[in-house]
Amino acid sequence: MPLTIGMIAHDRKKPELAQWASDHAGLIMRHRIVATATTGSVLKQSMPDLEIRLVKSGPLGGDQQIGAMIAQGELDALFFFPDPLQAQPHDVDVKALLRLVLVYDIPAAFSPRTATALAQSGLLKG
Ligand SMILES: O=C(CO)COP(=O)(O)O
Repeated sequence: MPLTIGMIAHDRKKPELAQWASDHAGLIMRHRIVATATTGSVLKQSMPDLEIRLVKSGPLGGDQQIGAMIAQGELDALFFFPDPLQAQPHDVDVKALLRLVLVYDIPAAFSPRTATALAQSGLLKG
């Protein structure tokens, strides 16, 4: 069964998420991907065949849109690579998204190694 998976990265982490996604293309391609706008366009560059539903860019409300999907039971997992060394103008939105991840106990990974661990958990094998 395809899952709905969120993919988001802050600017300096986008290359890491794109690399991780390409390395795990076989798993990722089985699922429905929803991404914030800029992250999604970067993913598309390395994986042109990947179908991605784009929401707004994070600073323009994309994190809140993904959060709303969580609240509505529409997101099965989240891969979010935030930048711990750079302040974000929409920090409150990022916090709100992370809070909903915890409220709804959404399987989530925030770095390449935790993403690999989550992928190896069997969750994405469908
Ligand atoms: O800012 C983001 C997450 O907080 C991501 O937004 P973009 O993918 O549009 O850069």
